[in-house]
Amino acid sequence: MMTSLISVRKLCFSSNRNLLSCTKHLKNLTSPRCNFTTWNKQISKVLKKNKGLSIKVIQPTRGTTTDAATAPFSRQQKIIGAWLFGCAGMCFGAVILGGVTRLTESGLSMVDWQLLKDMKPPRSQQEWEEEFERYKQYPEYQHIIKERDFTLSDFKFIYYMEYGHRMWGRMIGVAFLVPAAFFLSKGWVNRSLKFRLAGNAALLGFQGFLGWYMVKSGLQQQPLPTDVPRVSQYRLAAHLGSAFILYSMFLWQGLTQFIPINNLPNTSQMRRLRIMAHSIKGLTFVTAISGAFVAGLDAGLTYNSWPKMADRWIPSDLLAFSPTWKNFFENPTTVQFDHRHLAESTVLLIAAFWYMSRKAPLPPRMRMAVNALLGMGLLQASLGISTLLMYVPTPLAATHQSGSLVLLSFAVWLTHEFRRLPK
Ligand code: HEM
Repeated sequence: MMTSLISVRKLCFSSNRNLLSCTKHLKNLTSPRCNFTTWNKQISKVLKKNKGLSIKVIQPTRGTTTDAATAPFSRQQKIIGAWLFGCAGMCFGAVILGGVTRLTESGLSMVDWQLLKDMKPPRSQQEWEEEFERYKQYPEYQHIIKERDFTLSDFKFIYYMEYGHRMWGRMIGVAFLVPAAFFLSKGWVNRSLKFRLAGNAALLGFQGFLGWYMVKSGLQQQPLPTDVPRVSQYRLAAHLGSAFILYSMFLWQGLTQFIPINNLPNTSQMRRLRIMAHSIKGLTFVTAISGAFVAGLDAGLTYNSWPKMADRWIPSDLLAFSPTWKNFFENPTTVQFDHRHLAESTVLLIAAFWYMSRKAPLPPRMRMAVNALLGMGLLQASLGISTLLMYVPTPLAATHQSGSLVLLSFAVWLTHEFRRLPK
């Protein structure tokens, strides 16, 4: 039976930052502004003493001024935030390492996948020779490498590249799971972050699976003897896309531990800008995925001119494949055409956003995000054009790939600044 009612006003909702202030009956909750864990402990004590007590949580109306923006973040949140940023940084590293592995044609050097056994590379001369012999059975060696003067030491180089990428992936797993278990055992993680961390763990496992699923496609015999043995562009795009999502999730959750919600006016101008910011993030992601198709098909090695493709705006073989839909994923011309125009649209949208937001009352940190986004958008497009004009040199292509992640980071940051108080 309910004996009395406690009214509590929720001041802040960012995931690990539920600061609460008590408005009635709660003399026992000594501090009016305490962090989530302390508050939880205190409220449990009160509930134990007063059997049947119920609590009503009153949320503030959107857009009203609360002291949430100025409330300090707890030490625990900062530690969790630093850890999440660390995980995001490690994902970033994995993307760069994966890109360089692909660009140095090292990705198919390890011809099987075992969680623990893979961790021990060949040691003796005999083990290396056995591993090299195994590699020689697979299509990449049979159709491409065999023609070259390829020695055991060349094999060691490509093997260590792939080994490094796989070990880095495992290290992300450890760097995520061990601290997560610690924070959970300490009760530092609130309910909403618990769900998010479970999502991260699932995606991390899925990312490893996709990596092997992608490599497997490059180890199979190609249908035609003229086909170049390479991984499926669909699987490459899925592997890259899921890495970008995982990275963005870590980054978003990390930002939430440090950056308070802005108290933005609820005007139509602000709503328009918010929608545009989310569209930029979405379009950047789609452009990046289309870039993975360019990389997967080596489509950067055709039509090495800009802005026209050869001397035409619309190349003659744009829809050469049948059925038509196949062109968008399998025809190098169409795939490159799409990537160019998606990229140009992304940069135009960013420029339009920058222009439209000039007179909006944005806080200084938001203004910084907008400027950074515009600068990076222009730089990324220049990197892409240079990569194309110079026939995809490895250092430039790898920089272009990392640039896409930096651009996505600024878009994530900007949309994070537009975060609303949860209902
Ligand atoms: C918003 C701008 C852009 C973004 C976000 C972006 C993103 C990407 C990504 C993620 C890749 C895949 C890299 C990999 O997996 O190794 C890629 C590849 C590529 N992009 Fe872009 N790109 C942009 C602009 C451009 C532009 C304007 C061009 C040229 C007109 C271009 C040309 C290329 C080429 C040639 C590749 C293939 C490189 C390779 O084979 O490794 N990109 N892009």
